[in-house]
Amino acid sequence: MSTIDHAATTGRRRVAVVGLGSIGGVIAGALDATGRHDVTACVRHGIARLVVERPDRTIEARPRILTDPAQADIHDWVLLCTKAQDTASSSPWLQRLCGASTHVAVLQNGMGHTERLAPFVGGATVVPTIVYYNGERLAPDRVRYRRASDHDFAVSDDAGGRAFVELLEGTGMQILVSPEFKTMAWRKLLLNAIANPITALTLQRQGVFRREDMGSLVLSALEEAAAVARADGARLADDEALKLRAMLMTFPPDAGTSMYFDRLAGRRSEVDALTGAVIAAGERHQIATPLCRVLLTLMRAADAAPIPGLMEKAK
Ligand SMILES: NC(=O)C1=CN([C@@H]2O[C@H](COP(=O)(O)OP(=O)(O)OC[C@H]3O[C@@H](n4cnc5c(N)ncnc54)[C@H](OP(=O)(O)O)[C@@H]3O)[C@@H](O)[C@H]2O)C=CC1
Ligand SMILES: CC(C)(CO)C(=O)C(=O)O
Repeated sequence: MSTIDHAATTGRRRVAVVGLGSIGGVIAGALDATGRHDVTACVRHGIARLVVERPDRTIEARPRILTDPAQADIHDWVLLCTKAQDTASSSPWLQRLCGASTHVAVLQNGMGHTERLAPFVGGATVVPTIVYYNGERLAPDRVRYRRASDHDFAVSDDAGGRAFVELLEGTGMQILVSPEFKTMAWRKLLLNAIANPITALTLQRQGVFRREDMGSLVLSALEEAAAVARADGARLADDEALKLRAMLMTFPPDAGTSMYFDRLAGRRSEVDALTGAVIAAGERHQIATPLCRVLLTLMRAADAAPIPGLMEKAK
């Protein structure tokens, strides 16, 4: 019996997680803990085990670890969990892991997952996802999961989205299957385009949004970006910006953002794929985005001059 036949009859899948950081570590641990699948982590530096701290329990997982793409072969599922700008550098993994019947779930913020992945995955099926949970990498082999919303993921209401739901059965992850995926992706991008650079620039976790003087800045920037999203076809409510600002207030104040952690670690941030994507869409639709441009320019300048030792100071 071939691997694919075996998978079809047992539901057991060979799953490769590329990028074992905040988001990849959480999902690799959750999948491995179900015992339903064979989970492989594709990493640049080996680890002996993977610990996931959750509010309800701590998981100690032992996925198979690969450190060299040459060791990899075709898998049923690939979960790409690198930053958007690291997609191309992950291509040696993708090329080895993807065959015609592989599904590649993209666990990245931003829009345009399918177009971003197309050059690297051959005939594999790309499954865009929206990730809502908050992940924090505490050490190379340890991550923290925080629930930040009613759902951990949203996927499109199509065959790929439903296959992803089936893959994650038993993980406890809450997944919304939505016929309004584009609108949901825009809504999430609005949050990331504004909230992520503000936390990274101020070097403060999400508690910074509870400052009184932050409210009008956040609202104006969200309104600006929401106008772009609407012009691009997102079906947003008239008071979407107000709703999103209110949602930000419900996120745990001690949760960081992925961009905040990039700044602490002195890594290049994802600002071009997030805030930059709103500005680019604004240009296509001839909508001015001055506040997003301020955030983008400041973040690019911060990226260009990393400050050593920030991570240690933040501990
Ligand atoms: N953190 C969060 O709460 C959330 C993040 N997201 C999104 O999820 C995506 C992932 O973010 P996050 O997990 O926070 O990022 P992290 O920086 O924590 O993790 C990214 C991982 O990718 C790895 N990586 C980078 N390049 C390669 C490569 N060429 N080959 C193999 N591994 C590679 C890094 O490895 P190394 O350790 O070797 O550098 C790192 O482990 C982003 O798009 C982010 O916006 C979405 C929702 C919430
Ligand atoms: C919504 C938020 C801020 C949750 O962690 C996020 O997506 C990120 O950190 O990139």
